[in-house]
Amino acid sequence: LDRVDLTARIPLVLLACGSFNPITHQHMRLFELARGHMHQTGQYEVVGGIVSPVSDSYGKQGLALAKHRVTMAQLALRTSDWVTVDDWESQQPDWTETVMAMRYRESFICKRSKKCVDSALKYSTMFFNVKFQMLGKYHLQGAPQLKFLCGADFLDTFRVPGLWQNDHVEELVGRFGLVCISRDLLFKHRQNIFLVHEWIRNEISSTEVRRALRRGLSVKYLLPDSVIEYIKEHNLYTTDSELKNKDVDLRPLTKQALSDC
Ligand SMILES: Nc1ncnc2c1ncn2[C@@H]1O[C@H](COP(=O)(O)OP(=O)(O)OP(=O)(O)O)[C@@H](O)[C@H]1O
Ligand SMILES: O=C(O)c1ccc[n+]([C@@H]2O[C@H](COP(=O)([O-])O)[C@@H](O)[C@H]2O)c1
Repeated sequence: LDRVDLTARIPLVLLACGSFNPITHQHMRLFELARGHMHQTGQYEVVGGIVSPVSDSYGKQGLALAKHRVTMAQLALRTSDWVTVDDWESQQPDWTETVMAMRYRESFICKRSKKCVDSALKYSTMFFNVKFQMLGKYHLQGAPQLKFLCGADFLDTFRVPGLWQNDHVEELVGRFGLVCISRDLLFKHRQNIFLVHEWIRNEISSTEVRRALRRGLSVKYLLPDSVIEYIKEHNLYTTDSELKNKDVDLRPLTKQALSDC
């Protein structure tokens, strides 16, 4: 890092939306993989990472209350000095489109960056209220960019009929850009998608973690111990909790259907 000219780099914030039900080590790995990759491009300096758990009204089966999902993410990310949890999306009364969550964060960054444009340390601490890396000694140019971080399975959801609005996919991929942890991909906006090679395959899935918990199997080393303790303490994932939102349509589908009328 010392040998590269950091003044030429674009400061970057990565935002991941999802259920995080519960957060796993793999969710946290996505950020580490993405940061390493973006640094290697020589173009970007990742100054912050944000986990944005979806709101309760998303309607996904087995979705634990947002207050628990947010707390688990906070517990898990205590060990990260650059990724934090943003509960704004989770606190909205209705489900929020991902593009809206990105726009909200972007406007926040823009507003603050007008006041202070001199160092990555300030960006990190003052603009996003996120934890920061030890970047104070490096002076970066310009306001930070925001990109959407996701796993490859997330991209498959773009093809589910009625789930996403086309202009939202266009904006997310075309204007913001994706950092996608994937093995292969072909896409119209590939110049704006940073594909990060998953050099160690890790199939940890929150769904499988919940299934294991219902069966009384150990999930140690799949999640941080602090999250496992929290789940036990609040008895979060049971046969009953998995029935929550069963046969309920996802809010993006009903919302889209309404706007089509
Ligand atoms: N094992 C994994 N490998 C790569 N990316 C992942 C993995 N697990 C989750 N992700 C990514 O993490 C983000 C948040 O995931 P989210 O919590 O919404 O779903 P999930 O982990 O697939 O959970 P569930 O099993 O409950 O559907 C998404 O971008 C998803 O693609
Ligand atoms: O913005 C949209 O139109 C949209 C449509 C479907 C899903 N999403 C988001 O994608 C994420 C999917 O999470 P999950 O757990 O269902 O994989 C979650 O954050 C949703 O808000 C967003």
